[in-house]
Amino acid sequence: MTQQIARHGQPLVVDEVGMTYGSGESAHEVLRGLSLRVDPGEFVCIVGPSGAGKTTLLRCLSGLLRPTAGSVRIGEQPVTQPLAEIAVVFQDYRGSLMPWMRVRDNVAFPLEGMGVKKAERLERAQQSLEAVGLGDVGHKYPWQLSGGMQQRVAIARAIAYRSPILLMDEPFGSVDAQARFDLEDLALRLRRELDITVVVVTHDIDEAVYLSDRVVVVAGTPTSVVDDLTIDLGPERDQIATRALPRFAELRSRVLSEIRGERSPGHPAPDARPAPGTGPSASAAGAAPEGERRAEPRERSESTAETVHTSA
Ligand SMILES: Nc1ncnc2c1ncn2[C@@H]1O[C@H](COP(=O)(O)OP(=O)(O)OP(=O)(O)O)[C@@H](O)[C@H]1O
Repeated sequence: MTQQIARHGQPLVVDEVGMTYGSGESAHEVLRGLSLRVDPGEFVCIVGPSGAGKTTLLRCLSGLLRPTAGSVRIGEQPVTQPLAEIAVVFQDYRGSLMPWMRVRDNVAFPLEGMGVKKAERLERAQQSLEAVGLGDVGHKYPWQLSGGMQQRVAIARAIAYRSPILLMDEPFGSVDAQARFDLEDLALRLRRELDITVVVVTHDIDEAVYLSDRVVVVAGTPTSVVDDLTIDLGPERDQIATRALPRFAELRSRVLSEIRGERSPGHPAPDARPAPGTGPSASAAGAAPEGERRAEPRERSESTAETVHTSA
């Protein structure tokens, strides 16, 4: 790894965020009173039922969407538009890579808009591709690569910004199981080697527990934080050994039952860590009424991973 990123040193703070799409009779309140904090260098996954508003939240975190209530900040700096401090990776690499551009140019191109000179753009692109294990494919086109490799290119493009915060929305959902495991381990390695803060939105509970220092569970109607759970599995993770730990099973069961509404947010488990700003009112807002947002756990076809799908 040749690239090193200075840690930003400021937390990402989500303070009582609310988001309502539309207005009047067609208003749809998706998020209400949602608060959380991600400290520099943390790896945090946000999990919740399908349709709960995870992508909406991530778009608010990235500055792509202005919340209708509350605020998002890096330290004291409001995030009201996309910032150089925050890079984003979306799920659909097919839609985000430009097929007519070589891989190297796909990674380098966005840096042009940041005023980075050509020689440095190409150097950063090569470094970033090396960081994701694709140092020798810069001359190829995206469509000449596998799905997993294309998503690595999307990650390389994000880290080429050298942003201290990396946000990823269901980043590994479009690839097969083996590629997914490899990408998960890549994300862990990048966090460690680049010393960045990583926030991943996923509906895959096993993935969240495997990757995270903390799992933030969001649920309810409207959606809020129902748990902020420290993942005490140690800094080193291994796809086989970590997932076989009894503690791993305990943590995934807890998250699953919270998403399914089986654990009342008003009665958290003893080791629950309340999110900043999530007082009793926020918890009440996050309570999933019986029968609502009831998730249907679905087996990941190639593994025993628990995924959650439900209609909003
Ligand atoms: N631009 C928009 N305008 C109106 N409603 C929207 C818009 N974007 C999302 N929604 C609605 O907000 C709700 C939350 O959507 P969102 O995509 O954020 O959820 P999600 O948890 O990411 O879902 P999934 O897990 O299925 O990807 C849904 O009911 C969706 O229809």
